Amino acid sequence: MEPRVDPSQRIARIASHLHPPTSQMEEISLLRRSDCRAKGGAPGFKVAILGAAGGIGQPLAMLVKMNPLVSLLHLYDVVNTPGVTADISHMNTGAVVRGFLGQPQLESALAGMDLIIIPAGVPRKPGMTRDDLFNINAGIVRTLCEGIAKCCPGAIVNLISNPVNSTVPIAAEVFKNAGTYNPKRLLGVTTLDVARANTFVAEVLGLDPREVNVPVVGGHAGVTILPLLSQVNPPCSFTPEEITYLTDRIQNGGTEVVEAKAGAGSATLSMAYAAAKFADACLRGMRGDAGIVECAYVASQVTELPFFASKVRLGRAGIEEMLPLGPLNQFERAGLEKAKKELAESIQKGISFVKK
Ligand SMILES: NC(=O)C1=CN([C@@H]2O[C@H](COP(=O)(O)OP(=O)(O)OC[C@H]3O[C@@H](n4cnc5c(N)ncnc54)[C@H](O)[C@@H]3O)[C@@H](O)[C@H]2O)C=CC1
Ligand SMILES: O=C([O-])CC(=O)C(=O)O
Repeated sequence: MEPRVDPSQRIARIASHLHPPTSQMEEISLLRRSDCRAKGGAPGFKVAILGAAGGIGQPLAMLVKMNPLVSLLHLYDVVNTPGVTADISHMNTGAVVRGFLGQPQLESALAGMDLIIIPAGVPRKPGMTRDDLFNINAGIVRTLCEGIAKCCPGAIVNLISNPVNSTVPIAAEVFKNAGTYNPKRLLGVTTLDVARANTFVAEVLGLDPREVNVPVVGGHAGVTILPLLSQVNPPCSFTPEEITYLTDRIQNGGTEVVEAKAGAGSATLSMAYAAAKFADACLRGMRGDAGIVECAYVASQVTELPFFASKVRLGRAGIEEMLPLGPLNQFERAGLEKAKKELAESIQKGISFVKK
């Protein structure tokens, strides 16, 4: 017969496992990960979400908690992470979840992470451009990237905070100043532009959106979002009216959501979906899977601009190859010139912010 245990002792024992001191928590999560390896399971990656209590952060945390490649998930924000962490931690999926609240806990949130996803910052309201967010979000991204340079300089960074066309150059400058910059590991997330393009094109063609693939290049704001409708897979053709309609809708998809939400923010659910998909692609690349190709806004030699969104092949170290743009038609070549003009200014604005 089992020895009788005082119920209050049993509860105390359970509570000490639920809220162990940090070092003990570290030990528990390490034990779980080595168990997993011993059984031949997938190696677990450590992922942190910065801005995890926000409109994107919360559903993104849920989706990343469901990713079997993740063994440890750190949720950092300046508000509300205890609640979000408690909530997400009750999902019976493999990843262990830990919450971190406020600047004093930033370094603990970042230490030892493999992948950092950043949706921290303010969203648009109707009438604003993404560039109108620069003044607040530039400083947030700089501070978070300084933390990354100090605590997990080898991590891959997925940057979501707008204006992405400027925040990625800001992150690059911060990492350069810290001597940790590796352009292969810094990726601006433009997956939502591809998701929208696939959805809208599929609607026009009467296809399943999961079977459509539209490359979207350039950047992540207005005319810098350049869908290459001449390269849609499966191959297809459009009337001039369809091209005008689709290009306009893809370039203004974010504004469509901002206006529909009427002051309550911008895309959060579709963005969380897109960010989770992109993070999964990065993790599969890091695991060594072959043939992982995604569009992303990265340091680039594809055009004369220092940053540009285009197809990249992902691998163990981040970006392994930058794919060429491929043949553009006349409409796309004209779009590219417009995109480059605006992008050049946004990139310079980001660089000057850190250099000033
Ligand atoms: N790349 C893309 O395709 C997209 C980018 N975005 C951008 O993502 C950002 C976040 O959007 P939402 O989640 O809707 O905004 P939100 O306001 O709902 O959430 C942002 C979160 O960031 C947190 N935060 C603020 N300062 C912080 C700091 N210093 N450190 C850590 N966390 C901090 C806030 O407390 C909040 O919880 C916005 O800049 C938005 O424009 C949004 C949709 C698509
Ligand atoms: O439009 C916005 O402000 C948010 C965003 O980047 C998008 O939905 O593509």
